Amino acid sequence: MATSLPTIPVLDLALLSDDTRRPEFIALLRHALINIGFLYLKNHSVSQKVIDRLVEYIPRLFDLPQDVKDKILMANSPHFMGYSRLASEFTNGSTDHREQFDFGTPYEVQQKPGDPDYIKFCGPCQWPDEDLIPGFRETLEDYLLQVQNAGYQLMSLFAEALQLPSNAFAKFYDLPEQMQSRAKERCSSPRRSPWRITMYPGVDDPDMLGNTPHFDAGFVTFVLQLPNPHPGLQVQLDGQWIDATPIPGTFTVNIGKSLEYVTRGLAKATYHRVVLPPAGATPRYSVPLFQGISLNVRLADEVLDFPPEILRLKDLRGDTTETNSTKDNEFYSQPSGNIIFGRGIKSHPDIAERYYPDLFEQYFPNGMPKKVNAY
Ligand SMILES: O=C(O)CCC(=O)C(=O)O
Ligand SMILES: [Fe+2]
Repeated sequence: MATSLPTIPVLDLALLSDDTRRPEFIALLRHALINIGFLYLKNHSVSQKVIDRLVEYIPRLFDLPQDVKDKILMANSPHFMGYSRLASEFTNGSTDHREQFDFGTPYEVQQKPGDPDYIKFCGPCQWPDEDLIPGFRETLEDYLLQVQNAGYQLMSLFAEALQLPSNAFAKFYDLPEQMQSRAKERCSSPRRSPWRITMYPGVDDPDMLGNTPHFDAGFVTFVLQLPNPHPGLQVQLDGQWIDATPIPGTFTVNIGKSLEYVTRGLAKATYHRVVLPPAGATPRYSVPLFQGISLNVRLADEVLDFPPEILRLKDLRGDTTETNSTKDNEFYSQPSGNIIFGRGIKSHPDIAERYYPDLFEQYFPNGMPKKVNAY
């Protein structure tokens, strides 16, 4: 039995242009998908120029005066878009020690009376004043479109790795036929790809966490990690916390619970957390993009079929770390919008209290939770 720690594989998309090496790529992708739940994506299609432009903006964004950031507070958005001050978001009931901006894809879905609450999860973003950070919005939107396209390409490769037709996941995105087609941003059915820019400051308490351990809820998350010499993102594998050290020129990609569910647990959602740099160190910055699926889709109706030899790979998985909720049919028989909207409500009780008082009472019967730290 192997005794070394599992590692997060680096998937080099350049191998796809060489037919003789494609099987090698697909085999490693299958391993990453089934056994690890995390991977680095190298030689992806997102332009390095756009990434460099974005990276340059990020410290400037957080360095904007506090009153400028407060003008676009998330607490003022029923759509959970905007700026969150340090330690104002909850994950699994604990506060996260990070400051963040949440943006989303351009939005055109019109809400109608009688729509379910989760439709309100879609809505316009709050942007900082263009004069104060010129070109930022355009750069981010450009970046987003490119990462979304890289996400569709990866989903079709996931399908191939699991011996599904390459467009098997397209229905979850309301995309026609080929996943490789351009992202249909202004789609008719509601979908939300929250896209977050985070800053994790240095602290002198080594037990304080930037992001409480959690699973992501969606299909796939693309994280752009800015280089930082200190540990940040950590992944739980074989019961141990493994550093997902930033690798320049790559995205760190991870699987969420919804993809795990529709693939009958084959794709593995992996527990992860963020630890903080030491006091006085440069903050850690990251840009996670949670690639959204249609809010109307009921995952329980859409579970995919696999050949038995593929399903068997799940049983051969060495890591028996709990991956919970793959059996949770009741949860997944709801529209996916309900699931992610519920997570939004739990993470942002202030928004719930202000805009969704009935849900606030339901989720927080004892009133506004006190800020608590996990460890
Ligand atoms: O900041 C990161 O690197 C990852 C954050 C994360 O896991 C999340 O926001 O879900
Ligand atoms: Fe996460």
